[in-house]
Amino acid sequence: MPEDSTSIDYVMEKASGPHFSGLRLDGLLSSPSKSSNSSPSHFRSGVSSFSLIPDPAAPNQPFVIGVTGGTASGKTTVCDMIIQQLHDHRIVLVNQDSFYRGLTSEELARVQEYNFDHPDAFDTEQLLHCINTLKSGQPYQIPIYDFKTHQRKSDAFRQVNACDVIILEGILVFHDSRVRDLMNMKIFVDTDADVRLARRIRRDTVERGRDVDSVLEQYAKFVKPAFDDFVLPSKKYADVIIPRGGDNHVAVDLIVQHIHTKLGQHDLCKIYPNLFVIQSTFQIRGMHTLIREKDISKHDFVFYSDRLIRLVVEHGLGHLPFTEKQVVTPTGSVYSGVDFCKKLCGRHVTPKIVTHRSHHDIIHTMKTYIIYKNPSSSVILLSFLSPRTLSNSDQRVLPLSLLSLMLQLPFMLGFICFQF
Ligand SMILES: Nc1ncnc2c1ncn2[C@@H]1O[C@H](COP(=O)(O)OP(=O)(O)O)[C@@H](O)[C@H]1O
Ligand SMILES: Nc1ccn([C@@H]2O[C@H](COP(=O)(O)O)[C@@H](O)[C@H]2O)c(=O)n1
Repeated sequence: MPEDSTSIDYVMEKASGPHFSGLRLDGLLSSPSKSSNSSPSHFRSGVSSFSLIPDPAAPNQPFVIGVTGGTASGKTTVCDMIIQQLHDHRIVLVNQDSFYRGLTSEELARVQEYNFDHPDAFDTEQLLHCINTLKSGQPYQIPIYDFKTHQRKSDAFRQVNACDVIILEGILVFHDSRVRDLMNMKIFVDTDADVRLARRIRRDTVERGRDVDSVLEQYAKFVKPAFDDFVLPSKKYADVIIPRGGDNHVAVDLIVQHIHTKLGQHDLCKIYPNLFVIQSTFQIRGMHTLIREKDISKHDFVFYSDRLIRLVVEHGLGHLPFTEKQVVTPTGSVYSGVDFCKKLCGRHVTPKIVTHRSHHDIIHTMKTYIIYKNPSSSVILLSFLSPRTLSNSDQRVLPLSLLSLMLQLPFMLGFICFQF
């Protein structure tokens, strides 16, 4: 080991190489004296218990939200509102309706006697397969159901791809415990029965090719009894009940906030409490998109990288110590604010471009700022590591390679990275 191996420059240099295997455990495990004596306990547990570290090859599991409620309660409307507000995430809406079984010619001939509100009307095995496939990060071809012909289209599907959030919506999505168990959050849309019937008459006559008499007959014979037997009893499984459906903006806002919090909780944050992940926005994703593009000019790459690192620095500064301070404004009033603790200085480790030829041809650029109270006691490390050509599934490598840096810098109190 070189003489200056404890210096910041040395560890930074060592850690800035490409880390395609996630954690670089080689050096860490062979030199326990370095990490076990001085690291906080959560660092130690991360090193000795490898199973705690997520497998970078495994895709992040999407957050699954189930939305149920009676017919025309506003389920689709609520889902649309959630999707609109979660615009900065990849979301897939799966309608249970898509998994209605197509009717046989005998069933079609006596369609007025068919109960579309009974659990047997759906192909639940196929629905389970769909959600499990999407959860594993694979695309799925969802059937397209036609309410006028009571059949699935034989030659068309809706292809849905890997996503951050799956919303599964339908009258009976809470009925089967296997489907329920796939959900991270369960929402019941609770709307007055009279309102629902009025909406259903209007919708079915306008959009689903029915007449008022047939809607009323079907409602009395099947829809209402099935609501009482299957839908209402499933309300007890809900985590959240939304009265008045889409009119309830407060409830939808609260739900969206909760989902944002859950999605922002990166797996690594649960293991490393001093890892801070910056929430993604369209603007941030836009800049990350630009710097990943193969043909971006060097000028633009440096420009957008600089803008991103500035965000990291600003975020990091928010974690440094402040003290209360009052100032007098030009109008003579007193403003109670805060003042940055003195004796902090920043250090910018020169940006470097590390190229590594692998099957992905990945280029990492790393810029690191270390901010410390004085040269002997570092407070926080802000780092920005931008992978130029990481595919979506590779992106988990990134925070893991940052982690290897954390493990090598046990004096560091905080670490900040972007959400990927
Ligand atoms: N808050 C609302 N006010 C007025 N009409 C609504 C409202 N929510 C939904 N609708 C209408 O009611 C019908 C059923 O709503 P939808 O969201 O599709 O319910 P569901 O998915 O539960 O069947 C649609 O025609 C929709 O436009
Ligand atoms: N061929 C079909 C299939 C289903 N229905 C009715 O649709 C209702 C569920 O859809 P919502 O959007 O209202 O949740 C359900 O109550 C079925 O009666 C149908 O009429 N024809």
